[in-house]
Amino acid sequence: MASWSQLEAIKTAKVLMVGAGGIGCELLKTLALSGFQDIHIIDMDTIEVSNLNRQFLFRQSHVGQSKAKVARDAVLKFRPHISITPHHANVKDPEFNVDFFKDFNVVLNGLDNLDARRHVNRLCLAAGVPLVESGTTGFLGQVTVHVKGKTECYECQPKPTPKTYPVCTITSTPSKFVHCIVWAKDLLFAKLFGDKNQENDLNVHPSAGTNSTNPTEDVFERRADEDPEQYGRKIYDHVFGYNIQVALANEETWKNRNKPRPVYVRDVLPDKLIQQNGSLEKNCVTEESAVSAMSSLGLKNPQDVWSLAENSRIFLEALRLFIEKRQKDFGNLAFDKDDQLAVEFVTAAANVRASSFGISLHSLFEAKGIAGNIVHAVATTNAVIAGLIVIEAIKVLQGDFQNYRMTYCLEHPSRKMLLMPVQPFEANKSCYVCSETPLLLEINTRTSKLRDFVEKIVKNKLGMNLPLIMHGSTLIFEAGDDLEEDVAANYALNLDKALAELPPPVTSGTVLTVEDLRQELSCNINIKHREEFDEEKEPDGMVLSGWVTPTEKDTRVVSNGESTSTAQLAEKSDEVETAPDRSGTKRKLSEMSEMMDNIHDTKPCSSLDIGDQLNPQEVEDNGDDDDIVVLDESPGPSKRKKLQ
Ligand SMILES: Nc1ncnc2c1ncn2[C@@H]1O[C@H](COP(=O)(O)OP(=O)(O)OP(=O)(O)O)[C@@H](O)[C@H]1O
Ligand SMILES: [Zn+2]
Repeated sequence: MASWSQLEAIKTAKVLMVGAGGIGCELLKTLALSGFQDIHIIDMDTIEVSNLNRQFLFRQSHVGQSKAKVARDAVLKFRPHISITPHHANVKDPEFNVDFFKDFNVVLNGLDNLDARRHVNRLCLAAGVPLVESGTTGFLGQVTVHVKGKTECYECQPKPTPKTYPVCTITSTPSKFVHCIVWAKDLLFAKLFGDKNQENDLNVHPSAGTNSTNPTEDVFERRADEDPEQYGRKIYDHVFGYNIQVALANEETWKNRNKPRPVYVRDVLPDKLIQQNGSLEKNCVTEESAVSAMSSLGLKNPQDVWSLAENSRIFLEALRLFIEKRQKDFGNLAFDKDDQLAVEFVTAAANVRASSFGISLHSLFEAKGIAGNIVHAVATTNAVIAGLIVIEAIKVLQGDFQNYRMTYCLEHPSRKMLLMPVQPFEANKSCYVCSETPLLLEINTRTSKLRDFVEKIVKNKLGMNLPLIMHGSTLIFEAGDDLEEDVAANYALNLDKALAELPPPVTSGTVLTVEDLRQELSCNINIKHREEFDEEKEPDGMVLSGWVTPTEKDTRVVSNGESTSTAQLAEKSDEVETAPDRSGTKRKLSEMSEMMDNIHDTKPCSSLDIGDQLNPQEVEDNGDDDDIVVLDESPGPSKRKKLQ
């Protein structure tokens, strides 16, 4: 039962909820039933059938409608007198600026991606509004509290990137099906259908099988008059046959490994078979969303494991359908687990590769789960997390700072505890987001282009969306749609220049200022020239450092779409306060460690992303050296302090 002062805080609060998905639906219901009266919701999505099993405010008839609006209507049915304002929009839209955020007493996140979370964190800091952050994956989840000047911000600790693999494992020596999936999705699919300008680690040897007189010809380029099926066969033979044959020539690689077997299409599919069964319904499929190689070939059950021949047929048919029906997508297609044809293509390609490497084949259903990194959501975890968000929000509204807790939902109860609350930590003094600490960037200023710096550092690492880069008083780059033509052309020229060739040159000792005005974030980056980088350990060819990261074993709690690092255990005093009931009990750090699942050492490595989400099953699979979970930044000494 809430106290009078709690009820008062609840009644007068204006709350912003970001995300109306699994957590958001639960949260909105709990907020309304707890007495909150003024709630704004931002969600950019529309309702999909796959949401209905857990996002209980939505029904079949709502499919295709705005989540924010339908969630509002559903809750108003049982709480008609409260005010709920829906915004069917991206939280990164300019209308949700610092002034917009300043209007709220607390912001509650129910998001599923790091990018949006970082953006909200920055706006909350700029607006001085407390943030209650949350995430779930399967049975795991957490709620954390971030109040400027009192606790660490969401970005005080670098977040581990999703599960990654050494490039060589993916390109040359796969040993698990997941390696084949990453190859099919991030290399082959990206090479065929994605942005041609992007770097791609697929070994592209000039092919012997192309019948080309030009040995430097790119096999992946399709000639205008080339029959789609012939093109498919050429790609098939190249990547599953010829490339494997070339790789086999290097005896050293296979000394302690099973040799792969080159697979050529003629050995798997006699010509006749393709003609008979390969393109049965060539002209039947008209609607783009209905394009499916499976239905075209009469394969119905996604849980069946296809034979090598069936996978080969799907491969060729899917490629043909892409060429004939989805030509306009070429060049900017990114893999999407909800794109049936893309999943079919990736499943088939991964299976043919798996067959070549003696790895067992998988069904489309399984392959889709791995490729999309799907961890099935658990509705009860979302409900528990939503309840905890409201509890923390009430404390924040009352300024009950001593009782703020970060709460982690464990997968297995330990000592009868499923929830582990810990005290928040104070801000990391070297956090570039909430302090003004400069960063250090080691980079080869002679070879690295401004474009690499913008993409790999400013956008990927620093999470800026619309960056502006200053060298002293000279603006060397600015992103935006509203730039004058000549200015935009000048920036485009700069992007292709090496740092040392820019006007004015960026060399060792230069300090660059990088800003994102929408996020009201600015930081200085000290540039240090370095000639060489380790390709495996420093795949970006540049190293950003400057804020301090935990060295001790880092407890990883997987969150909704991202994995979240929590170094609560890497704490100076070897004691962590927990509060299963509000009074709080003291526990030894060592005891806490035992309770936590998913504890891993972190090692840097060159990496290929497997996706947005981290799969707990895979996290637990640490018997293989190839499976390395990496932190965004290299681990350093922990300076994390518990709040006093
Ligand atoms: N930048 C953003 N702006 C607004 N809403 C966002 C943004 N990023 C994510 N969201 C919303 O956050 C919600 C997250 O919910 P959830 O994790 O349950 O994902 P989902 O898309 O509903 O389900 P699933 O991904 O499991 O199919 C989604 O409704 C999504 O639209
Ligand atoms: Zn911070």
